Amino acid sequence: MAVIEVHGLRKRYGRHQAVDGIDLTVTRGEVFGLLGPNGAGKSTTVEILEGYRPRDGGDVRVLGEDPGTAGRRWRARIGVVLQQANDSAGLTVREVVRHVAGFYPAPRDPDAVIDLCGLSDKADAKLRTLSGGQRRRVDVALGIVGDPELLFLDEPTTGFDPQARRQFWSLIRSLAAEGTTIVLTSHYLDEVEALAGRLVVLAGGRIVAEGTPATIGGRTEESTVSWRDADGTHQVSVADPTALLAGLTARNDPQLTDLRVQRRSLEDVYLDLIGEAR
Ligand SMILES: Nc1ncnc2c1ncn2[C@@H]1O[C@H](COP(=O)(O)OP(=O)(O)OP(=O)(O)O)[C@@H](O)[C@H]1O
Repeated sequence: MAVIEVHGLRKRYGRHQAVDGIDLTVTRGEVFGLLGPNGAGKSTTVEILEGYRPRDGGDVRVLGEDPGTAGRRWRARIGVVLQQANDSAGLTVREVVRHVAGFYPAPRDPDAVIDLCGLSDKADAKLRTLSGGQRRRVDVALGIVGDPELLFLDEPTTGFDPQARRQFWSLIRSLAAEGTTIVLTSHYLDEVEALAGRLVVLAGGRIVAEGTPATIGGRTEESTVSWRDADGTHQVSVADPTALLAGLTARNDPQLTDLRVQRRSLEDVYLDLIGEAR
């Protein structure tokens, strides 16, 4: 079932066409990645889907409704983690999570959410005393406490330490396994690679590539095989490395070392894609 369906989405700010004809379909339980350089149109697109920004053109359906006209019951089915941190600095973590839970008809247990987000030790701490990464975890807690069917995460792990990022990734995976649909905007390519089942790359308000993290931009079309032997270091790019590998290992050359097969990294592919789009 399509949770998000977008056809021909357009948005202009004055003379600047920020979103220039986007088509998207996101199905239930998917983690869908949105990548693109600064100014690509990601936030504009996501804010239109969240119902926070009007569009100029195109058809948009989110959880079966038009976000431009949908009401409070629709909003309660959506969770949002925005880029900017919340500002209830004088409240404790528990107070703010409980408070926000009160806006939803069927929220998750606030203490369980605090625990899930790795904030149990800080439950009674005032927000102003938290570190940047801890504040960001509170944002995530507030985004999921309403038990949303659809969760928008805009650069969720900015400021997280590596361990907190891994904890967050497992939280996202478990939410997705429970059926929550997740739209993830991130500048961390490893994060998108680890979490997203599908992704699009936006540049200049258009989709320049679409696919899975493993195949996008022709990642699997070419591999680089490198090795070392008595003649020095070798590096060959091939479409299918199988025959070359078989040939190399059949040599039984004791001096053959450092044999490696590498696919292009998501970062290489991404930089090419946005470079071509400029
Ligand atoms: N309220 C606004 N008024 C005028 N121009 C805007 C407004 N919001 C965004 N823009 C412009 O629209 C373009 C797309 O912005 P948007 O915030 O959607 O990009 P983004 O992909 O989310 O970027 P980032 O990665 O920096 O968050 C940019 O050129 C931006 O300057």
